[in-house]
This record gives sequence, C-alpha cells and structure tokens, in this order.
Amino acid sequence: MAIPCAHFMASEKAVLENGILMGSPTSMASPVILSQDELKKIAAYKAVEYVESGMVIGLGTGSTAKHAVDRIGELLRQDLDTYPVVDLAIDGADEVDPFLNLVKGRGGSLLREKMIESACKKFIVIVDESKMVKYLGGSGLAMPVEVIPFCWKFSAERLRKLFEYAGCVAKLRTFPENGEPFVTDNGNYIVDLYFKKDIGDLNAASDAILRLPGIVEHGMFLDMATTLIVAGELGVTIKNKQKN
Ligand SMILES: O=C(CO)[C@H](O)[C@H](O)COP(=O)(O)O
Repeated sequence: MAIPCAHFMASEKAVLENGILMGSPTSMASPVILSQDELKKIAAYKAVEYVESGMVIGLGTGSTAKHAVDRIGELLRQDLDTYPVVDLAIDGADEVDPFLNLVKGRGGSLLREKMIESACKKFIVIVDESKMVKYLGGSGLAMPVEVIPFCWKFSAERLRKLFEYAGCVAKLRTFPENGEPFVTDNGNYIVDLYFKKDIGDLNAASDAILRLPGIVEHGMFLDMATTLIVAGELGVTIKNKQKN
C-alpha cells in the first residue's frame, strides 16, 4: 500500500533511508509517496535510537521488526557492544489501542514474543499508522489464540462461545495452499478469533481465555508496551507509558 505523504520532502526521504529520522514535517514540501513498508522502517529506525551500547535486546518477528533487526545489524557492524542482560524489546504489532494494548501473533510467534517482552524492562512497539484501532479486535482481522492440537475443535468452540456476545467467529489457522494447520514454533495450533463488536473488558477476556483447558496463550498483550512509535503520513508519533 502506498500512502501519499505531503509532509516529507524528497531529500528528507533520502535521509530517512540512510537511517536518520526527519526533523519537523513541512507542509510546503513537494509531495512524495511513502509505502507502508517505508513507514514501518521509519518506526523501526526510531526505536533503534533507544538502543544503547551494553544493552541486550529482544527482537520480535514480522516485517516491521525486521527493519529494526537490520538496523541493529548495521550498528553492530559499526562497533555496538552487547552484554547478556535483556533491557529492551522491540517488536511490531497487528493492532494497537489508545492505551497501548496490543494484538500480536498474526505471524504466529505470540507465545515466545510474550515471554520475552514481559521480561524486558522496556518494550517498544513499532507500527505504521494502519495498525491503530479504537479497541482490540476493531480491525476486523484475526485475534490469535495458541491452542494444544489435541481436541482443538473443542477449544475453538469454547472460545467462540466465550465471545458469543461479540459475534465471535473462531477459525483454525491453515495454509491456503493445502489446508494443513499452521503449527507454531512450540508445536501448537492457532485458532483465530474474529469479532463483530468490542469484547469489552480486556483483562476479563484474557483471564477467561486462559482459564480454558487446552489454551496455551492468546495474542492480547495488555499493559506490556512502554513506548509506542507510530509512523504515519504526518510524521512519527511517540507515546510512553509506565510498565506495570
Ligand atoms: O506479532 C507478530 C508476529 O507474531 C508481528 O509482530 C505482527 O504480526 C506484526 O507484523 P508486521 O510488522 O509484519 O506487520
């Protein structure tokens, strides 16, 4: 997706591509087109400015986090040291609500990412503006739940019933080419939940999901992100929150 952006000058875009972020947006600039991937890169490079020599960082998966990995690789080649203490995690997200709660796991790595990101002192989320939602589930896209393969149909039905009030549809994640189930890096399946309405109290929803036998983890990352970096057509927005 290409996003027309009247607020970056062509020369600023070139500077961005060299890893240095822009100054103030200018409304007098000649319009340039920033793709969704370029916005992801802007958010990722901004996050890497938080990395200091001596930190060990947790890095997530996905196309946004990949830009952070690439940038850190570049910096490492320029002599950034590392030490075995995890201070900072940087990762993308599928949805971000106004309170910095997230949906993650459309790439399928929710459990390991949640383990790392809950253990870090600081967790920076990097997204392009398409990921911002009024409430989790609000994009109409999947909210993933990792389930034990044994009796997965039973687990899927219990999940659907739990959120019947929100018009929930629960689908096993499969590969479109052969219909085989997607298997996570922990050997489990993913049941994707789709909602027609707001599910309401997220902590209550989280507790209810995790109480079901056969459920391993869900993709709601509640009260975990400490910094959100959003790259959009008007520039970069940074929001901070204390970690609980
Ligand atoms: O949670 C994830 C993987 O499990 C990803 O961080 C999330 O899907 C965002 O991916 P992208 O940056 O490619 O849009």
